[in-house]
Amino acid sequence: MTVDFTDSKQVAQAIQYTNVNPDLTRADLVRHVETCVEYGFDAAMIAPYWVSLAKDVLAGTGVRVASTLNFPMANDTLKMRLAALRALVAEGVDEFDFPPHPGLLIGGDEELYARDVTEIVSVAHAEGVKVKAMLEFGFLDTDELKVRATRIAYEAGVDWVKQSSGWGKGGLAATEHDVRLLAENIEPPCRVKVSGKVNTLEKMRSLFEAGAELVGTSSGPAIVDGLVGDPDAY
Ligand SMILES: O=C[C@H](O)COP(=O)(O)O
Repeated sequence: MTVDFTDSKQVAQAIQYTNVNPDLTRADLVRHVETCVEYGFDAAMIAPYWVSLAKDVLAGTGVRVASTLNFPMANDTLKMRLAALRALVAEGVDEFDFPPHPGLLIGGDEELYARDVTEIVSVAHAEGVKVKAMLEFGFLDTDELKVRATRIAYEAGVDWVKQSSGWGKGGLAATEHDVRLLAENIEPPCRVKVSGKVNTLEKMRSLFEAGAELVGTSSGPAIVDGLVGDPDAY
């Protein structure tokens, strides 16, 4: 998707407005999803706990509900993750972001790494739900590892690759380099989502020029309003 950055509606459509903080209250959650409707964001990205409530509040608005699986760490077993995925689907989620296990890739257990991603994609797609792989580049020391993570996720059929959740080790701020690396190692229909301290329209634009087509950010309204979001929001 090419975004016209002078058109605030198009900018909003490329934003998944995120708040996955554990201290979010019911009132905060409702305010968050109502803000998504007000701005016309692509999705409200929220914790699994709130998916069902968000679905109710967003019914008929066209704003989708996105959530997370095994977030922010990737330490659950595959069985645990698949059970959680089915539960998330039962709550009504439209799509979710999950981290493949970086330690498997770093330690050379590439087959296990790929198997987990493939299984998760296959169950999600059978349920009609889109999948984004958060590759947590902060844990991967070399571009070679980052490329392998990207290629494996792409070959497993994920809908989106993303360089970081914005929470993992060292992966807090999105860079054009990492976005370009993702974009160069996938083909449509797989696309690039970016996350991590994307808190101004200018930052978003430069990351989209590098190849991103969607952003997960806690600064959605600030970006659209032309303000500077809080760099320490999380
Ligand atoms: O979308 C994922 C992150 O939690 C975004 O947080 P941030 O925009 O405050 O870096």
